[in-house]
Amino acid sequence: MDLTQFHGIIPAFYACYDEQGNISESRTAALADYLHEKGVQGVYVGGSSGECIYHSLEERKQALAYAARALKGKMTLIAHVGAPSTRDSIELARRAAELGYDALSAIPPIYFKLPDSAVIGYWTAIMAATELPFIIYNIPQTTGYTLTPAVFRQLLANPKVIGVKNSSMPALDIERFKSAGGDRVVVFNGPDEQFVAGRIMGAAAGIGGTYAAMPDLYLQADRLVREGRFEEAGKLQSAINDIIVALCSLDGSMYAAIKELLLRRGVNIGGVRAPLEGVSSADAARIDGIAAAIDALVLRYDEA
Ligand SMILES: CC(=O)N[C@@H]([C@@H](O)[C@H](O)[C@H](O)CO)[C@@H](O)CC(=O)C(=O)O
Repeated sequence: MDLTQFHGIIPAFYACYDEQGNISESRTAALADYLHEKGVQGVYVGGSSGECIYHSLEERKQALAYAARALKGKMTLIAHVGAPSTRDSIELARRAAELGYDALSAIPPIYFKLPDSAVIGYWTAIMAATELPFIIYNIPQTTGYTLTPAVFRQLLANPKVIGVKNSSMPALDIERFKSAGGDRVVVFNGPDEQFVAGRIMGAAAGIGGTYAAMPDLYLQADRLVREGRFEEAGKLQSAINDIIVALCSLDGSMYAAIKELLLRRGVNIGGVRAPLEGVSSADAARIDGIAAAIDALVLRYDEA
């Protein structure tokens, strides 16, 4: 398999709602067009940033279908199918395969603290459900389950495993997974705040929740790393982190802020689903400032 199709900048796709808060096909298409025009390499649909945890199974299938209809054949499509039960994950996996996704991915099962054997059994059952390659999703800060290199090595016995999306904070984890998997795996950087570090430590790609807010900047950071211009890449990362910190310091949730920001770019994908909190009136002016800061950076790095 040509793993280069999974390299590069892969925004975590957001939940796109209509005015009533239902998943919207036309708004999904609007976000898809925006990202396609920006030139990102793929999208990760139905993950944390896709608010999957607040969707019914039918809504998750809708979100997968709408994104695939808008983007199939235009970029790499990864479907997140993690759910509390193996049964639901298998149903989502089969749907993603029918829709033409390029790969599946899943968090470990959440709520009960399960032993490694149960988690391995869960991921293995998803892999057995379709012919698609599989990307393990390690995000201990939200799931409570930490993927170890030893468990990763065990999972590598299954040829369907082609990578790991690593959202734990230590860049060392990225290096350890890459060291365990070598050329047969792609490690995806998860924490956007250390995209550059992750790339240098072994990630060939990034999947991130703030990429769609500033795709040009991540594409630039990726280019700088590819060209070995690490000092410049580090400076850009620092500027990106100022934006992320600002986005996370508002009254509303980060996703609400990013959706408000996208609205200022002409992309209306609605708000966020409760219990996530929407933006406050005080946030509006701050989001104007964040949008202006992103524009200034894009301009500066376009000229660089
Ligand atoms: C904990 C968390 O949500 N991590 C995000 C990051 O992209 C995160 O939004 C970003 O680093 C800002 O903190 C991703 O790793 C996961 C993600 O975007 C997704 O699955 O949708």
